[in-house]
Parts: sequence; structure tokens; C-alpha cells
Amino acid sequence: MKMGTALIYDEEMTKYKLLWVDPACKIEVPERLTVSHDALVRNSLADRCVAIPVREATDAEILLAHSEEYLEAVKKTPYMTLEDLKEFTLQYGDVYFHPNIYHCAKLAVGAALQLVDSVVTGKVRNGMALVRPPGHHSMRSAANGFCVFNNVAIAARYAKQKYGLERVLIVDWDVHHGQGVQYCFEDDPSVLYFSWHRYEHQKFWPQLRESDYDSVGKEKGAGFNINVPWNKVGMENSDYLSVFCHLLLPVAYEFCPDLVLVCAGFDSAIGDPEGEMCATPDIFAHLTHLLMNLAGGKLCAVLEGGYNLTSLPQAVCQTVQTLLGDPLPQPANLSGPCTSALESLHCVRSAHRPYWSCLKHAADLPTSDISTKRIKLAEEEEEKTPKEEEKSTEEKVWPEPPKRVAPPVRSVALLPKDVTCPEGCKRFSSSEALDPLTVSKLRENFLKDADDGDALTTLSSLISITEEMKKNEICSGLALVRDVTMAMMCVVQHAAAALSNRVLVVCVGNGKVPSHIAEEGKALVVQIGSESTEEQKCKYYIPVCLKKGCSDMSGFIQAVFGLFLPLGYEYDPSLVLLVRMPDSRIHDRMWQQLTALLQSFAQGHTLVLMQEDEKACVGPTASSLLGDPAPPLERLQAPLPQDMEAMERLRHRLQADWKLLQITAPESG
Ligand SMILES: CC(O)(O)CCCCCNCCCN
Ligand SMILES: [Zn+2]
Repeated sequence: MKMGTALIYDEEMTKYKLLWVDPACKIEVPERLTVSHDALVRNSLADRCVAIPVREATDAEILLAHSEEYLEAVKKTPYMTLEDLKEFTLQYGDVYFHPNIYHCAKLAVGAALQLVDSVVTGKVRNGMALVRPPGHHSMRSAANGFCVFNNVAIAARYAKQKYGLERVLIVDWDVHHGQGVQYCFEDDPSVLYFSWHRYEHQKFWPQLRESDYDSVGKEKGAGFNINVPWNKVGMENSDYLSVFCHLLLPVAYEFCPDLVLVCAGFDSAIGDPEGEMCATPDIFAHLTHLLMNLAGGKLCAVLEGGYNLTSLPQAVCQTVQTLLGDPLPQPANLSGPCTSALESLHCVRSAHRPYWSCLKHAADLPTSDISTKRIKLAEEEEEKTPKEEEKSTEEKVWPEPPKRVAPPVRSVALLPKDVTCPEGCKRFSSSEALDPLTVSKLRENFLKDADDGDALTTLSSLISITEEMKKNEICSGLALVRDVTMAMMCVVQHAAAALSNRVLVVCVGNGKVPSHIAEEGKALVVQIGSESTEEQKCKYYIPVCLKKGCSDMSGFIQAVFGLFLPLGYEYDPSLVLLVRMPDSRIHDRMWQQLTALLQSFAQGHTLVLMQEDEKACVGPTASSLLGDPAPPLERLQAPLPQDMEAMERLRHRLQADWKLLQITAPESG
């Protein structure tokens, strides 16, 4: 049954601020929290969430990540004079204290722990905590970067200790490196820490050598710390999605976490004075969605940074709306990753090749290893002529994120009469008759025997469903049909021609897929099976072959992340047709993961076609279409080398046409 989304917020955490002049800290203002919460209220998102109260963290909880002497020192701050507070602050970097900040810091930790409790005990499915002070820079015995206690690091330790979780994934999409988290877990294989961050070859704050891609973790923790340095500003949606598809998601699925914690900083969004990036707020809807099928959907997002009071609330709303299960917005401006991002991606993948079987086939370090660039560029920096004044981030403009309207009907089912309709789905019966022209075309084009009334009803129903999707009256649908290939042909023909849709067709399993439907680019057909179907005929028909077929989960998931998702994002369809070919032998869990992940596209307009005898798949498919998190895959063993090499060759061949398939910078080949 559909569980809720927790929202944890208390205005007490707005009751501290900078009491003196400090240019480094002036951006960290109480309004960050009020504008974010007000936006959730204004967009009727707050009242769709389960409000969970904050609480103060106990000493014991804070001591999970901090030293006693540090806690004792911070405990004294409420009684300090302004001069004492200034003096006390001097020992730390880029942070300020206030008589009420200790209280707020305890509430920020407590909020994160309340969120963990609500998600892990199943009171809610997922949730977000809007907190300040942030946490990911604070260290065992030091405040740093606006942070006093490390909210997410404490939450990870707390979750393991209280609930015996074995593996926790921390995804830090804040634009700064959460070095405090890295230090906390770098020798700990049970906590995988992933962070991307503005780095500029160590020139950007906090200018740490250990924030570079070659900090992979220590001793037993080797491989469980992943740093993606952004060596240029201006990173866009494509850069973020490429790193998710080609690095974070394959590794995260291999890690198979019991809980996902997000250091949800939104200073990585456009307009932020710290990040100076160009990714639009709607991208956080996609980043959230791509993480929501890990750990059975157990996802806790905890606010870190975000200093542009326009993009911050927009990104917070995009994140919460996705946690609530609403359809995703069409991703904006995917132009392909930039060279600098590809260099970083390439370096991180090769640095982690020894630790993750999904990266075993990553190419070697590029000859021009970017770490050497760190020194060279720093030297060049001096004599560089001053660039013409860039637009300041505050003047940056971007379109309001599109309204994400959930259609009145979430999912329909076209089923034989004897098959019960899954709860939450609406049984589809073609109410209005199709216009006679369409019917006659169906007869002549698709029906083997023109008098096959049932087939005609099925096909005309499928067409009606695609039309109602087009009008956004239905979000998604599933259909049990006698002949999936004929049904697929019919839907593609109609959708492409009549509705000028771009249709992404994902065929799971062997079987002849008439590639002519892909010819003119109105449909992109990807097919995954065990036979190396004839060489790929054109740019829009892409066969993927797995030696052991679709039952091979690790090979399959690599194809999903390395090929299907990047292709889907770039193709940007308005309809996704997921076809389960007869005897595909795909595991239900993998099928549910695929059904869930494909809802990244076309604002969730997914139509699933299955053979009539696959009644058992109706329930699981429906639950994924209804937005229930797909159950976790068990721990994946290594994908077959020959499959990975074949996919590598395919990716290499296609990347000229499909930029999001690139994982290395052009010149490094
Ligand atoms: C949570 C967080 O990662 O957003 C904190 C960022 C601290 C930035 C300190 N330097 C600021 C320099 C001012 N231009
Ligand atoms: Zn930040």
C-alpha cells in the first residue's frame, strides 16, 4: 500500500544568524529555510507530506561522529558574549557561531534521526528534512563551512547501530565536497560515500588534495569513497545525468544499500553564487527518481547548502514532488556532457576500476591525467588575461520548472475479462468507438484475419490509451495481448504518425522486431536479448546482446544504466513502450526496476505490453507503474566480460550519434 513522504521542518532552526561582518559566511541566512518551506506550502506539497516533529539529538547521538571535547566546547557557546563567540569562531574555517546555534544544530541532527526512524520503521516510504546548520563539512573535533554537527554522518551511524543495517549509501549532490563525511567513513566498507563538487584542480574551497578523484577510501574502505571533481564551473543537466548513469547508479546497484541518505545541497543548481553551475532545478527531480528504487525506496534527503533564494526553493520542491511520486518533468537542455566532465568521469571510473565489477572494463587513466593539470593550470592561472566579466550568478535567469500535473488516472489495465484488475489500476474499456478510418486502417494493416473482432478491440483500445496519454488523462498503462509484436507495431505506427510522438520502444527478450518502425527516427527501438540479432541497422534500432539472456541481472542492469537511460534521456520521447517479448526470462525484480526507471521519460507515459499468458506479471508491473518502489535486486555478481566488451563496442560506435553515451573525453579516445 502506498506509504507517505515525511517532511521534517521546524522554524526554530531559522533562529540564528551571522552577528558580525564576515564575507565568507554572509550567504548562510535564515531565509534559506523559510523560502524553501514557504514554497512547499505554496505549491501544496507540504500538506501532502507526513509532518514529523523535530527533536534534539542526545549527547550520545552527537558523539557517534564527534569528540567529547568538541561537544563540550560547543555546549558553552549559548552563554558566550559576542566577543567570546567571535573568538571561539576564529579557530574554525568559514563558519560562525551564535547563542542559539548549538540548539539549532541539535535540532538539525535530531531532524535527520527522526527522518531515519520514520523511513526505516516503514512509517513513511521516504522523506526530506529541511535543516540548518548544514552538516557535511563538520569534522570529529571541528566546525567548518557553516556546519556544526555532521547531520548525515551521524544519521548513517545511527541507522546502522539502531537498526543493524549493513550497508548505507550517502549521495552528496551539494556543490561542495563533504570532507567531514569522507573522513568519517573512509575506512568503512559499510558506508559508500559519493560526492561531486566544484574543485577547479584544487583551487576551489576547501582546496583539499583529498577531494580529488584518487581518494577512493582507505584500507578496508578502499573503493567506498567516490569523489567526482568538477574542474570547471557551468556544469549542466547532461553532466549530472552522465555521472549518475555511467558511475553512481551502476556502483550503487552493485553495492545494494539497505538505506540511501542524500546530502541534499542545492548550491549545485543554476544561480547559486557558490557553485556557479548551470543545472536547472528540475534536474533534482530526476536525480531523486533515479535513487528511489534503491533500498526498496528507503530514501532520506537532508538539506545541506543552497544560497540562491530562487533556485533553492524550486529545487527543494522538485525533490519533494518526486518523493511524493508525481510524474517527472521533461528534462531540459540535454546537450551532452562537456569535455571537462568527461575527463573527470573517466578518471573516477578508472580510479575505481579495481573495486567495482561494473567498472572492470573502464578504460585506463587518460594520458593527460587531469591531476597533473592541477599544478600546470594553477601556474597558468597567474598570467591568464582577466576574462570578460561573466554574468554574475545572481543575474542568471532560467525558466520556472514546468508544472508537474498528475493525470486523473494514474494507470490503466487492458486485460482479458478473467484477469482481475490490480488494486489502484483502472480497467480500460474503450468507451468511445474509434473513428471508422482508424478502424479500417487497423483491419488492413494489422489484422491477419480482418474478422478477428477481439484483436480489433485490443488494438483500438491500445490506440485509445495512447490518445488519452497524449491528453494527459492517463499517466501509464499495461496490456495483456495475444500478439505483442503486432500490438507494438500498431501502437508505434499510430503514435508516431497520428500523434507525432517520439516513441521509445524497449523490447525485452528475443523476437523479430521489424526495424523499419525505427527507420525515420519517429521511434527509437532498443532490444535486449540473448541472440546477437542482425547488426544494428540504423541509428534508431539498437540491439543489445547478453550471452545468458535477460535472466542475467548484472549484465541487464549495466545495459539499463550504460545504454538505455542515456539513450532515453537524449532521445527525450513523449511515449515509452515497454514490450515483454515471449519467454524473455527476465526476473520480476529486474522487470520492476526497468518499469520504474523508464518512468524517467515522457512524464511517466509508459505503456507496457505483455503476452496474454503472463498473468503473473500483471501485479508486479502495476505496482511499479503506480509508483511503488521496485524491490531491491540481490547483490549482483560480476557481469560477463564478453557482454561488457560487446556493450563497450556498441557504446563506442553509437556515441558519435548519442552524446550521453560518452564516458571519456573526445581526444582521449
Ligand atoms: C553546506 C555547504 O557545503 O553548502 C557549505 C559551504 C561552505 C562554503 C564556505 N566558503 C564560502 C566562501 C564564500 N564565497
Ligand atoms: Zn555546499
